[in-house]
Amino acid sequence: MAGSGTAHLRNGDEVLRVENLTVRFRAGRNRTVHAVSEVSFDVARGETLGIVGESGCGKSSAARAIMQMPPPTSGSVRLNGQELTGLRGEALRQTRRQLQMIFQDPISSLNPRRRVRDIVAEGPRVWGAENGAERIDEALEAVGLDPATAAGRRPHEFSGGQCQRVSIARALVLEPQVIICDEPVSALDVSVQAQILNLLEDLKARYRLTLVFIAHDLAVIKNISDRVLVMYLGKTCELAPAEALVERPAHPYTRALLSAVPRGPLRLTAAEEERMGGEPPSPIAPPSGCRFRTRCPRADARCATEEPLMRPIAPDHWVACHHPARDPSAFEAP
Ligand SMILES: Nc1ncnc2c1ncn2[C@@H]1O[C@H](COP(=O)(O)OP(=O)(O)OP(=O)(O)O)[C@@H](O)[C@H]1O
Repeated sequence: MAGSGTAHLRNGDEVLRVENLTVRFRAGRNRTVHAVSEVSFDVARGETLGIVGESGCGKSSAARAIMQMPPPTSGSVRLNGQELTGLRGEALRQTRRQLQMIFQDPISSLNPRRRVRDIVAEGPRVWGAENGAERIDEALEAVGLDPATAAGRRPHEFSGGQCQRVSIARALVLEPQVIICDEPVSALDVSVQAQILNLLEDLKARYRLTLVFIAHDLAVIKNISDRVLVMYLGKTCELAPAEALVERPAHPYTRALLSAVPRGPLRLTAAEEERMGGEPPSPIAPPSGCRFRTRCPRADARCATEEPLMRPIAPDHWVACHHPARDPSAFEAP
């Protein structure tokens, strides 16, 4: 099956470059889950790339495949030009230090039996880093926790937001280049969400971090991301600077996601709503051609037979759709 293409990849000094990432799972006899299918993107140093899509579209599978936990079924993941997919053992471990992940559920992602100091110290100990104690204090302070009172406690003594701060300190202490944040605020109260998002933005600027920020909610993604990649049923639909994506969504699926943003700029027509409601098809038997066609108000016969490739409709704005919302002829492709 043809992928969504790689024409949208830039050729610069990207820190992370993911090409044709594919993750498939066996699901019983002769059944395969097509969780991620030939997804490509790059992330420049200091950039935040948001990845958005509804539950089950393959965001976490893609994140774990980038981390090589486990490696993807196929495709390439390069960190500073180094291919990660073939690395094993010590070589992979050394490289992983540069690439850290923060998970959705902060409480269950922390070992309940260990004290915060030991949780944050685990990485530096494994990697043989020097100045362990100083680094841990610095990391805890950076995430807004007082080392004197926090370091000796265990995760259950903290709120969800504080546990997420500990997770962030655990990642930060290794001085990674890239942090993959997989739904880092979805399990938190709305009031705490904003605090964690602000913290991530501060840390990004202070330590010149590169972030991949995954969420199902475009309202969260649009404020924190420089560019946003939209995924549907394991495929890439659209990639654009956050502002352009919100103001000029081209893919019908992006329009659907935007219409769900409270007080957002876009409401679907009744016809769109009727067609796009309901559940996505199973990733065990994804539709032919464009995967969104079974819910798409614009779909025609071509969409069933020909998979749309990513193509530019404005500078830095790419869409994989045969019938994008804006008239592509108004823009001259580079
Ligand atoms: N280990 C596994 N074995 C079989 N199927 C899996 C496995 N992990 C994920 N899947 C399936 O792969 C698809 C993508 O799942 P994934 O968790 O990556 O999506 P997601 O967008 O991150 O969703 P969520 O936000 O709900 O976690 C889903 O259909 C899921 O059921």
